[in-house]
Amino acid sequence: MASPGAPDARPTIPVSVIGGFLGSGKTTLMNRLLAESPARTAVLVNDFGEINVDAAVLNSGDGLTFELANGCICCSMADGLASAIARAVAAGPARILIETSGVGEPRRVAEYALLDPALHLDLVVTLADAANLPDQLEDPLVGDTVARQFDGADLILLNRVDMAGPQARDAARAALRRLAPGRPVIETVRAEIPAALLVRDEITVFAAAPHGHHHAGHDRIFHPLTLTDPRPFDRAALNRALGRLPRSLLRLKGWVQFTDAPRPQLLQWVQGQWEFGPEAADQTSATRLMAIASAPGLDLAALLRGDAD
Ligand SMILES: Nc1nc2c(ncn2[C@@H]2O[C@H](COP(=O)(O)OP(=O)(O)OP(=O)(O)O)[C@@H](O)[C@H]2O)c(=O)[nH]1
Repeated sequence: MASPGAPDARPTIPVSVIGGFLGSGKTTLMNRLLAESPARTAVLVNDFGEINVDAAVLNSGDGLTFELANGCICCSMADGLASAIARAVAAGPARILIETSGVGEPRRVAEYALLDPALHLDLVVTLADAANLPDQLEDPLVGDTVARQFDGADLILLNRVDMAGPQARDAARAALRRLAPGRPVIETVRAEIPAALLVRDEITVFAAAPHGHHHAGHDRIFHPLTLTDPRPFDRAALNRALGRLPRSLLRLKGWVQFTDAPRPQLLQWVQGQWEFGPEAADQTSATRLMAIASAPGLDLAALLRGDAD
């Protein structure tokens, strides 16, 4: 029983940070955790671009989603993170999940988050795309950013293993052994993992020192693009265009208005593989897409319209 006048020793709120490169499955994991967790979970999401697709795709349900749009929370959005955390804490959640942008450094985000004395760190989880990790690491532009995302991760999910052939999978496993020696790696499809495993006590946690200096200048390497267009797309023509997008396009997502559907449909494109999801919940009948490229000057409209016009 608490004695009257005892100091206020309120328990701190556990925070977990979910990171990983563009399209690796972060939002998929967040949705899995939200679906399985009975606790009141506050969710902070950060998209690198003007359209925060992830906030719309997350099924947090109870209004505890806090968006951090248009930046990278590990660098330029540090102030935005502090104020979003303060708003989340004020809502009195049982825990907080932070999804970093696909170019963010999860351990660094965790360090910023822990500046708030109301929080304690639960886990830093980094997802890797089994089909694309080796190529991403070898890419002279993005490789360094991808490698740094494993710094200080408590747990790594090697996701999208269904999309990776045996060779790619082996190469991804070898890369993770090199980048994060001794760290637990779980191989997953659609980030399917029991939520109980994502609690600190359940796994062996290795404290890894992050790299000495921060890789500044994401804004020079990653170029966000948006396309808002009221003209509907022909489905077959768009599918053809999606199949021949350049390698420098790293990620494309948002809603596409087709000629044969009343409402725009969710498009998720990750390095040459894509799928369509549910229709948009709002009434806007226009295409709204955001993309990230590792080369400047791409014309998203021209790439997607291609032979359609
Ligand atoms: N085939 C396959 N698709 C997956 C898997 N995991 C996620 N996806 C799909 O890949 C796409 C990207 O997944 P997201 O969870 O949005 O990835 P993300 O890391 O949040 O992406 P960004 O936030 O844009 O960086 C979506 O269409 C997912 O449904 C997987 O293991 N296998």
